[in-house]
Amino acid sequence: MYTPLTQAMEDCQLLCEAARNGDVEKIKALVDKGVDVTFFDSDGFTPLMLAAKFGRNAAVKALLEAGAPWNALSPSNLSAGDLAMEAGHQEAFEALLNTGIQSELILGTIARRANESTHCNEEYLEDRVSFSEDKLMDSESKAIMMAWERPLMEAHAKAVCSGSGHILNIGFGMGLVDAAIQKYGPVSHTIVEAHPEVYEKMIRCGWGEKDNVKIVFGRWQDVLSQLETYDGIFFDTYGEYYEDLREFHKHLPKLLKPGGIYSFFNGLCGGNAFFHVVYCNLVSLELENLGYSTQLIPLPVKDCLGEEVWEGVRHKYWQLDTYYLPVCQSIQDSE
Ligand SMILES: C[S@@+](CC[C@H](N)C(=O)[O-])C[C@H]1O[C@@H](n2cnc3c(N)ncnc32)[C@H](O)[C@@H]1O
Repeated sequence: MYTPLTQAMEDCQLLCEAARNGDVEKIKALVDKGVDVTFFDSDGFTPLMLAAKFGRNAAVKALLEAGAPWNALSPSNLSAGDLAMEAGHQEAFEALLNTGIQSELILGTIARRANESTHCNEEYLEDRVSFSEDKLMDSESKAIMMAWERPLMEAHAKAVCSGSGHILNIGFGMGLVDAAIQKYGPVSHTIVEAHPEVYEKMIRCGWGEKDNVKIVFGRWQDVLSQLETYDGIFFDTYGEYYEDLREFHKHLPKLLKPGGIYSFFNGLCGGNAFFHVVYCNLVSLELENLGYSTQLIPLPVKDCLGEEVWEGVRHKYWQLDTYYLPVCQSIQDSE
């Protein structure tokens, strides 16, 4: 029996075919008819993914204009942007990137207006953590910090200590970045840590006895009045969201000295290459609006990240081959 459902399915298949062939007229006609642009074909691809994969630039734009979701994922966790990026279709990639940035900007604004961003990582801070040689875990076996990040932390320390002087680090974790910062002999080294067990471990390990170290126990949000101004600042917390990072950035003008360097752990959307690019662009744009330039330094991480690294870890928070280390400074200073 031929039902309206069969007709709808056929129309969706036609939309996928038109997207794959870059037939913009057909796409527009089907969209005008009300065909579902969010449809997934039997391989798990949306029309937008097919247009992106085959470099059908005009079709990508027409589908985006029709409201096709830029962030839908295929069964192998690839978005339309990943498919365009992998195949080297620059124009399609840029259209998808712009849509991604715009939509995340708008989403952020809506969330802030609705006051949904007033969450806090209270649950994590009240929960137990466990320490081992190569990782620090929360009670749900999610990794808070892992030893494979050591080279990244050393690179972050090098960046924020380039002018030595007074250094601030938010989030101690395994102390990897702090150990690296100490090697640069800063005049002062302030560490903000909010988890009681991590704080106790810092004390047990003698961090409180170092001449140039000042430990501030508490959430950075709650201890801002105890902070001064710094030549280098590094930010790497856990259980927080992009909104918290964004909130911290608003305090940079008060915390960072003229000529100072700021950096943060850039784990934004570390499970998907295209989403990561979207967020690298978004954070750079938002920092620029605050008066800071961002340089993203590529560091290969593939070699230090074998599958065995993730054994016993519930969430693989980083799956990309390259880490982009942000180095931010006041635009006035960099001119
Ligand atoms: C990813 S670890 C930091 C790792 C560190 N960069 C290193 O080199 O080992 C995050 C740390 O931030 C702490 N933290 C989480 N939320 C915080 C907050 N709001 N203020 C200060 N510290 C926080 C966590 O308890 C944890 O120790």
